[in-house]
Amino acid sequence: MAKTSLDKSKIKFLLLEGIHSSAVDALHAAGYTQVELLPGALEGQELRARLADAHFVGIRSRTQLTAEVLAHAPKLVAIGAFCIGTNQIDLAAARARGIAVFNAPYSNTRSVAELVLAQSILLLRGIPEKNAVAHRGGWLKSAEGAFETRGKTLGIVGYGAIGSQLSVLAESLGMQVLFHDVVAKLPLGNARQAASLQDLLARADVVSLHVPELPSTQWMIGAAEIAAMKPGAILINASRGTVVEIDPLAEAIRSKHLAGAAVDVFPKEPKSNKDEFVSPLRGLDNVILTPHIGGSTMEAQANIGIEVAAKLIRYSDNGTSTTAVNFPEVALPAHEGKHRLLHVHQNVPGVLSQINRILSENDINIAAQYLQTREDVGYVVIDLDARSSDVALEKLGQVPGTLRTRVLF
Ligand SMILES: NC(=O)c1ccc[n+]([C@@H]2O[C@H](COP(=O)([O-])OP(=O)(O)OC[C@H]3O[C@@H](n4cnc5c(N)ncnc54)[C@H](O)[C@@H]3O)[C@@H](O)[C@H]2O)c1
Ligand SMILES: O=C(O)CC[C@@H](O)C(=O)O
Repeated sequence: MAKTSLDKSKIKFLLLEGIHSSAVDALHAAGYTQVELLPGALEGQELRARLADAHFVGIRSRTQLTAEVLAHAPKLVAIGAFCIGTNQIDLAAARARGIAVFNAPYSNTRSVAELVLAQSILLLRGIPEKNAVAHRGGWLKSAEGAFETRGKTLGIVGYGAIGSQLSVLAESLGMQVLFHDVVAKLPLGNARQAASLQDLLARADVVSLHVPELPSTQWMIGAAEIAAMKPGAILINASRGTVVEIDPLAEAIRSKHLAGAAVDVFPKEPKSNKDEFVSPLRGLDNVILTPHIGGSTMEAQANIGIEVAAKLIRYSDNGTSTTAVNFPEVALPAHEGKHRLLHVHQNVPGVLSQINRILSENDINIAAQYLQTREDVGYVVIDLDARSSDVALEKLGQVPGTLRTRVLF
């Protein structure tokens, strides 16, 4: 059972993967002075050692926070994913340890949508190939296989934040938008829902993927789906590398069944900028290869830094867990002159009554209380008239199923 009741100056933030300095500035402004910012991802023993005394960790898409890694982070209160995807974190394992996970669901949405739109224009014109040929001293002046985006059909798979933003931008260029999602979605503008993924693949000139990494999206675009695409169509993947099978894609480009592709995410990505990028797509002129930078713009990264830091600060300062992606969501307004206690526990019957009994036996009156549960975990924020004594706190920590207690103020 982890117990935290710390002065802000003792709370350690570990920020990896070159998170934008806006996060550091926000944390400093909120009074957190122990902020370590590292440029790259960590793994193995080094990651475990760094996590040993961290209360908060910030990562992007590369650092893998598995159940095994989290087992080496006894003090960890929350994780900030300074990005949209949270597939690099074992969310259930984090929750079971009482660790809340926050992300930035919208800060890089526009950046990804803009990149996909630009790639659609370039690929429909065959520009990557013409550019590559010119760099080799050739001259490919021809209109053959070059098309305007106007009037072309864009098929968007996954009509969430990025997919729907892309839909609006693409329509403003005169594209017709068709989308496929597993959930019923409001079609924006003149977009139309396809009857099925197969229907979309058969009708789209450009297919762009915007689904999260899930067991159900793993290799959802393989040889059969690529074969089902229109001859001369274009495939764009800026979602996750496990969504598209690369070998059939490379083969479809070589055979000219597909006219081009843009791929930003790969089944295996280099661990750092110093490692070699290996892919069967290398050397194919009409394939735009980008190093997982769909959301990497100065605007997006600065906004992500501010957004996720704010969520971590809120959770650290007053226990508010709203917008957590894996954790019970609680927001209890501050009560003047009261003392706040947080209790995270396994979601089993009787925990709350035991907490309240201990408080009552120690003559501590409850001013306000808010409990939420999510799957296997319960989280209660309690405002007390008197600060919980060490004896009461010790007893609260001994309630069976307790994962973590924190006294905030
Ligand atoms: N390349 C990058 O740098 C970059 C940047 C940001 C996000 N991403 C990736 O893009 C993904 C999408 O981001 P978002 O903000 O739009 O997420 P989102 O959650 O808003 O939207 C995802 C959509 O996909 C749908 N979906 C889920 N499973 C599906 C399936 N099997 N078939 C069809 N639709 C399905 C969901 O219902 C949802 O509408 C993220 O999860 C992340 O992995 C990549
Ligand atoms: O910043 C990154 O590492 C990529 C993030 C991107 O894939 C996301 O999920 O937001």
